[in-house]
Amino acid sequence: MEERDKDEGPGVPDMTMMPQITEHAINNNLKRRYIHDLIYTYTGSILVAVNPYKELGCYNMEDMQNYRGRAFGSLPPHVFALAESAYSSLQNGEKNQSVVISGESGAGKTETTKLILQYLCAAGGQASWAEQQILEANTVLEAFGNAKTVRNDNSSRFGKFVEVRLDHRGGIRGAVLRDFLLERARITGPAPRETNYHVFYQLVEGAKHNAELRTTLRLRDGVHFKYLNPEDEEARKGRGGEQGKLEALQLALTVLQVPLHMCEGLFKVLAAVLWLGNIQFQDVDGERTTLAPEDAEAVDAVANLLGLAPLTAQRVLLERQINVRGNVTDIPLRLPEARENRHAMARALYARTFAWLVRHVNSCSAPGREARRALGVLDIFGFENFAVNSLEQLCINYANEKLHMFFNNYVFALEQEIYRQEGIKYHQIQFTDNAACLELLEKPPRSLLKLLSEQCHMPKGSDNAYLTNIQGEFGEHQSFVKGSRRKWEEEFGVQHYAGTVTYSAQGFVDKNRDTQQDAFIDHLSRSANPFVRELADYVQDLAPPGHV
Ligand SMILES: Nc1ncnc2c1ncn2[C@@H]1O[C@H](COP(=O)(O)OP(=O)(O)OP(=O)(O)O)[C@@H](O)[C@H]1O
Repeated sequence: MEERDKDEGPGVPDMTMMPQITEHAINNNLKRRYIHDLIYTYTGSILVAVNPYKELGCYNMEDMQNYRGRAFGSLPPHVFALAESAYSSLQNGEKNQSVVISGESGAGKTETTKLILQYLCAAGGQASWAEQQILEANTVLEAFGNAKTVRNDNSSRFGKFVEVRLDHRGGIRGAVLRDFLLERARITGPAPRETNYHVFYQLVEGAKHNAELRTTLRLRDGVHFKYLNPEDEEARKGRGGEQGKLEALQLALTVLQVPLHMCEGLFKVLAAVLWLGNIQFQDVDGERTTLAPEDAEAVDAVANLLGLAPLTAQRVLLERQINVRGNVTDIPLRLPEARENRHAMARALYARTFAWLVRHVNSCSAPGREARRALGVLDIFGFENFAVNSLEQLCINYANEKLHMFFNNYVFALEQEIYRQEGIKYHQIQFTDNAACLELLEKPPRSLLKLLSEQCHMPKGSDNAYLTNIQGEFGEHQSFVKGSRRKWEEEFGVQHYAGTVTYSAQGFVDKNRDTQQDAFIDHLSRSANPFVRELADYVQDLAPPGHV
């Protein structure tokens, strides 16, 4: 089959030139090009990229220079041509530019984003400090925000919009980064065959070869820490290659001007997160919980690493504080509550560390006033449909629905409007309109996400009550899939533009609540670790995923 395809030649570089534009013809053309190692193809001004899963050797300095200053379409399709087109439009004084990168998990979005940023940095002329910072920010964000999933060994578990700012001469003056929806559930329990965030493994591996670091961070081998999914052989496969990664991360943090003592504080927080996962707890009488004898080491490590007094650490692990009109009362936690509370502490620490890093990157690569022109690159997670889909997938697919709507409006509706205004004859193009699905997901006052928020505000809110609500409310909605009656108490489906996805409602309410650790955060603000004190101030942009 492949040989026959090869004989057919490498297809056309711009699919608008094809005599017949059908799904089959498009796929066939992309396949023929792919077989010839031609992974890029245009569709008008859109670049379609097929992941080659191998080094193609077409991204070196010479390739960048080839595309520099050349008009879009004058050379074979390439991601550099797209970057050049956006860059030169900006230099010519046109409007600010955006590159939107979309595709399913593993399609190559993050690699494409990196290539675009590399091109912009090279095109900006002499390598500047700002450019180096933009590239190193990627190293840091990848360590903290990427993980191995069943689809991709280096999957980005957050979305990002990088706005590169340029001065009037086209020189890069800095960048502003916005992050979206870091996947928090992964921190305390990667799914089967998946891993936690890369940085944990890099830290454990780095500490293996650095006795001082191992002692300061109280680190052990990876197999010791439950959050690293140590018993999952499949998850471990494909890992490795961590050697030297910690040094690269430390270098990147230095380029980003994170002071050494803050770096140490940050690593201590990561180690504390790992130790939190190892605390087992023990039931006292069904109403109260205590620490198990084997928890002593973990609790001591958590207290020490977070700069808290041991008794304070124990208190926040075993009790919750409620404040009724100024009177603070300690309520003992039951065993499942204590276990969940400890996970929430770990997630809060990590999410705040991530937010701290993003804010730090922004403050140190701040573009300054004369950098008025902006070139944005959007790289968000692609549409997801796994064997089991949860709230994270619902949020990711919601973001993709919004992007799809934007794409439809921009590419089809606006183009057709231009044709109409210019009196050009054309056939009305039919495209999948996803307005109904977006209405189901977000339209106030009642939508899947609004009803979830409502459920979270109820004292006895539960996943079951949420399911009953949405089935009653949306049973007849064209984008809601009730599924088989047998499963009504467990799941629901949504008909997305890219296909129907079944969501398991288990954990929706807890995940969306992601109870804020008020007393814990209050203690952090008085920590002996200066990095931890700064984490206590991070309240912005930390709303749980389903809060819209
Ligand atoms: N242009 C390319 N050349 C060579 N390999 C590539 C290229 N693009 C992607 N890959 C390979 O595919 C892998 C997955 O790509 P990438 O991480 O960019 O996917 P993604 O679309 O960002 O996925 P996710 O949504 O899971 O983050 C990369 O780690 C790399 O091995």
